[in-house]
Amino acid sequence: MTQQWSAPTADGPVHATVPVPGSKSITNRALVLAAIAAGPSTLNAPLRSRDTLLMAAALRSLGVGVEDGPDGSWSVTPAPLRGPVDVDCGLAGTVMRFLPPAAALAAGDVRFDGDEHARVRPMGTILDGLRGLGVDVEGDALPFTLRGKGGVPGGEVTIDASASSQFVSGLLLSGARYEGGVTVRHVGPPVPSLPHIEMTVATLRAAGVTVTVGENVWRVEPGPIAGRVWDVEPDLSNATPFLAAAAVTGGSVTIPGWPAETTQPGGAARDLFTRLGCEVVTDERGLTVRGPERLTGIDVDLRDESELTPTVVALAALADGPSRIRGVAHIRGHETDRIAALVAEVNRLGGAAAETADGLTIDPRPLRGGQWQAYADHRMATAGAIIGLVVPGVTVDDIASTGKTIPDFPGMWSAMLGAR
Ligand SMILES: O=C(O)C1=C[C@@H](OP(=O)(O)O)[C@@H](O)[C@H](O)C1
Ligand SMILES: C=C(OP(=O)(O)O)C(=O)O
Repeated sequence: MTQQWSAPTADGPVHATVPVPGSKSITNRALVLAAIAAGPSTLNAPLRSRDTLLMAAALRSLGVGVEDGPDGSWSVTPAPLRGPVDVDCGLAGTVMRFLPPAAALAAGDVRFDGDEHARVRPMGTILDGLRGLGVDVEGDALPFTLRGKGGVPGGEVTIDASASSQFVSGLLLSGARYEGGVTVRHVGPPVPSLPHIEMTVATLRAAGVTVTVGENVWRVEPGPIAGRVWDVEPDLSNATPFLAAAAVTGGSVTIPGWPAETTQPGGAARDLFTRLGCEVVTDERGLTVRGPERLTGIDVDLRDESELTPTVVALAALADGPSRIRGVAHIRGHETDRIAALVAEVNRLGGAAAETADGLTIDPRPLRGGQWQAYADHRMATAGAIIGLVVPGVTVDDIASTGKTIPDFPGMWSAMLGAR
């Protein structure tokens, strides 16, 4: 169901403190590890949005206990996984790539499907990887079926993970439960979103798993995964549209609880907002961005933090100088072809954006109101909201798509604007 949304225009500089919900990436890693751990786990401050609710629902249907705590926590009680089960992945890369390697441990069939847009997201690499580890898989994209035998031999696989780091993360996350563990070797153009693989390695190590990392090769030793308490950090990528509100209006926005150290690629926001001309300060209140009089353009390689591309493009479209985003060819396989979508939507509002082989260019032009299409993509929708703050008359065709990773984006956005 889509929902037309008139993006509110800011009537002055936005000044607000905006607590953001938990990290999608950390929540879904912790859920998978907790489900196949040797003992119970608790997730404190997990994200509860479409992507993580789908993961929790899928694990429950496989036999795992995932219970709501009174404080918003999740208590996870592992159990032997069993089919037959139907899993709805929605549009979540973390469900369609992280769950099959775990579900391969199940006794019985597990059938995966998802949204229309999910059916065109790249899956063949990880499904071939699973075949190479001894898993019986029918299909090469959603929908597909795993014929689970209650265990996985494991071993070594060579894959081309240039289309998504999630292929590597997915295989590593469950590898400790495979008889021979898992070794994943990457051969091909550079793997994108490397901080997300570092997050996977750090998460596994925190659960007592032995992981060794070499040049384009990762090894997970077989052994038990410890149950534990996971404290989920705020989602720093989802913080960026709110920080952008300060950047485009010359205001100041603070995100409380910004971690001093993180493997989230959103940690790069500090550097990116500085390069766009903002002042960025971290103190006991959190991370604060103060917007300048005029934003400067940016020439940047976003391969490592590619999920920030829609926010950066929204900012670049409002900047004084030209911008170029490089290193993100693979985001054509994200929730939508984000390069094509961003170029089309910026240009629809009168901008001057153009596709390149691995990203896009944006030249400064005054923008006008009009419809911004989200293509069912949460980050396309939030990019439209950013532009709408300073360009009157922007409507976003599917604001509900933000529910993928933010439970109430429109409410948070109005609260931020009301906080002046
Ligand atoms: O592992 C993860 O949690 C993610 C990895 C990245 O995927 P890609 O490597 O496909 O970019 C990122 O863009 C996505 O939002 C989340
Ligand atoms: C690429 C993204 O999501 P997914 O986890 O579905 O790949 C994203 O959130 O920007």
